[in-house]
Amino acid sequence: MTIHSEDLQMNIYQSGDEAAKLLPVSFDQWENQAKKVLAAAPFGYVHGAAGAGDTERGNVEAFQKYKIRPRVCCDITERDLSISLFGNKIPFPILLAPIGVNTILHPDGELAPAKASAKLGIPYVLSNVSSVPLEKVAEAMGDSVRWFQLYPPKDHDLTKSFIKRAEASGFTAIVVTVDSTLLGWRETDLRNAYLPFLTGHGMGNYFSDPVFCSSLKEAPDKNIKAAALKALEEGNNTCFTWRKLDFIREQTRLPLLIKGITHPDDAIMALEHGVDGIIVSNHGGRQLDGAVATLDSLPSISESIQGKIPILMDSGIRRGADILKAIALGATAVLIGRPYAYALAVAGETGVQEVIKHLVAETELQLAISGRSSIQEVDQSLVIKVK
Ligand SMILES: Cc1cc2nc3c(=O)[nH]c(=O)nc-3n(C[C@H](O)[C@H](O)[C@H](O)COP(=O)(O)O)c2cc1C
Ligand SMILES: CCCCCCC(=O)C(=O)O
Repeated sequence: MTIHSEDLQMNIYQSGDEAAKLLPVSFDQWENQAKKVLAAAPFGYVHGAAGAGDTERGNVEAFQKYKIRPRVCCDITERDLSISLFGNKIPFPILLAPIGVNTILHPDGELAPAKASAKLGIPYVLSNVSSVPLEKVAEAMGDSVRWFQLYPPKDHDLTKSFIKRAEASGFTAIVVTVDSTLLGWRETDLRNAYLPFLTGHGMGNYFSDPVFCSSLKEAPDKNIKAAALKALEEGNNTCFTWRKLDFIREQTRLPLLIKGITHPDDAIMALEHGVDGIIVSNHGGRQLDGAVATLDSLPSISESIQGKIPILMDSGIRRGADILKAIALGATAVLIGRPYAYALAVAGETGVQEVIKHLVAETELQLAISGRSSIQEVDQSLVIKVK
């Protein structure tokens, strides 16, 4: 999809009295509207963070330490935001992050962001804990680029089964999330006594898996809670080590990415263990409280990887300026999390498309006004650290 940022901007300016009826423009507006349409517990599940919320706040605040230093008198008539990732040309340096349990947000569940990303031409990273099974998501996406995120199960046969199913359904990369072998201390969810998996949300891939189902005493629909507890037990893989990552590496020839890296030494370990890409992430501050912001982690990780494999980044991206700062500090692309989750709750597939279109338009205008015509021209010289 081509997004004409100035046309998009002009259409909104010219909407006159209709403007109030349009979908939100800013992240804050999407968040406020999601709060209105969702019940307190599902809203709290998305909005919440671990502990005191230090990591989540820090992710967002970190962007203020860097300021864009524009160049002027550059020809910015033509602009190009496209990047190349694992052999695919992607129109914008944006992916949809894996976000599970989408049926708590919208009845279409993961089908809505999957279709939106297919229309936009950006990769969709489907969560292991999606409510809709991966085969159905693949069917809705045609040939569009999709990656599968894995919470590495304890059971090796279940691991193999998830990977084989993803390969058979046309997913073109596997993302192993390593920051969540235990669920963080999430006070909002604890106060609401809310864990959506226990009522079957987010269980699409487990409840449809032959290996998983054969490990149960009775079919998942006979005892949803027991089956969900078993799935969570598989995910609570507290003995997951680099050796287990090797096992996953041996199971697939697809590009393998590791998600949840914030330490440069772990980035080097991941490279040595054969990953093809690193996702610098702290899970949007939902796991470890008081942790380093991902933007602050990027420079040292970029330094240690030396361009050998792509580095992607998420956590705290809310605006076009954030995207440019992340790219300036070493990211090839960013993943968007909560912004699209809120948009999904407010307006389903249309909402997801809209929030991404606005982010793209803002990024493109920011790029141009800072004196660059291509995302390839963005490097450290774009920003200065001010505090
Ligand atoms: C409601 C919710 C569910 C999530 N589920 C997953 C998941 O299933 N797998 C995963 O790797 N990350 C998951 N994440 C983390 C996101 O992939 C991403 O790292 C994070 O949302 C980025 O931070 P941001 O929300 O501040 O943009 C989830 C995040 C949220 C908000
Ligand atoms: C063991 C799987 C827990 C997944 C929790 C989903 C998620 O990533 C999040 O809520 O954050």
